[in-house]
Amino acid sequence: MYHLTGVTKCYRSGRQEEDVVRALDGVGLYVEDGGGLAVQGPAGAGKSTLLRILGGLERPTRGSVELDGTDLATVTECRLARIRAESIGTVLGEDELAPGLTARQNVAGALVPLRLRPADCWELAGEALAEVGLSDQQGLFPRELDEGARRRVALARALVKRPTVLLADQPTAGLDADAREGVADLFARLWSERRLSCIVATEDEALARRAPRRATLSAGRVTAITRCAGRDAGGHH
Ligand SMILES: Nc1ncnc2c1ncn2[C@@H]1O[C@H](COP(=O)(O)OP(=O)(O)OP(=O)(O)O)[C@@H](O)[C@H]1O
Repeated sequence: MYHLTGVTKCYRSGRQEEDVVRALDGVGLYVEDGGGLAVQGPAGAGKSTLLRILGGLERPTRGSVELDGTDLATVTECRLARIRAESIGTVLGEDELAPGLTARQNVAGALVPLRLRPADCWELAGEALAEVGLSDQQGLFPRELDEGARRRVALARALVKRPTVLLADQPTAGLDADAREGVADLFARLWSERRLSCIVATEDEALARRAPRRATLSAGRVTAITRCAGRDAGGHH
């Protein structure tokens, strides 16, 4: 699945050439097929940057980001766009639901780049919404859903294309306790039953605890990787 070596990402932080912030600093990481990961660390540690790089939305300044043998750091833009469309589901908070479309229309719309038959898109959207527990709300518009349900629609939109990996940035942030638990339950199911490789950046301990493995980031470096005890991690590394 993912194999990262020496991933460094620098951003310009001021006007001068030498004003740079090193958001990631030599990150090495291995995530096997079906292996889930919670990425933890304080604000500014580099979690969101790491997810954008894993998602092929940004390229590292240095290092390689292999996804199933293809280095996302160096593939052509065209190939990268295809990998993103087919294999990587993301909920990175950058794209809101379309307010004028129902939940099911929002989810079906995510399949447009894959050029499936409209009837198949509609069918798959219904299945994805069932998977996130929203079958009975699929005809509602985003404003008619509560925040927890909107987050789950966004997850359904990322899951509908059956990606090989799902990346989510702070999926429970700002939710009330019930909604947080609903989203955490969903990830627990994706991790342990579906064996989907979900990589989640989170400061939510209750969510992180349910991941098969956790990585701690601090100032752009991975400082610890731990296997979560207790839960059904199924021998995954
Ligand atoms: N596009 C950018 N331009 C300049 N600096 C950036 C950019 N994106 C991130 N940074 C900087 O890189 C560092 C890591 O940011 P990042 O958002 O990845 O951390 P984070 O762990 O996700 O934190 P948070 O939880 O606050 O989002 C921070 O110092 C941030 O200011």
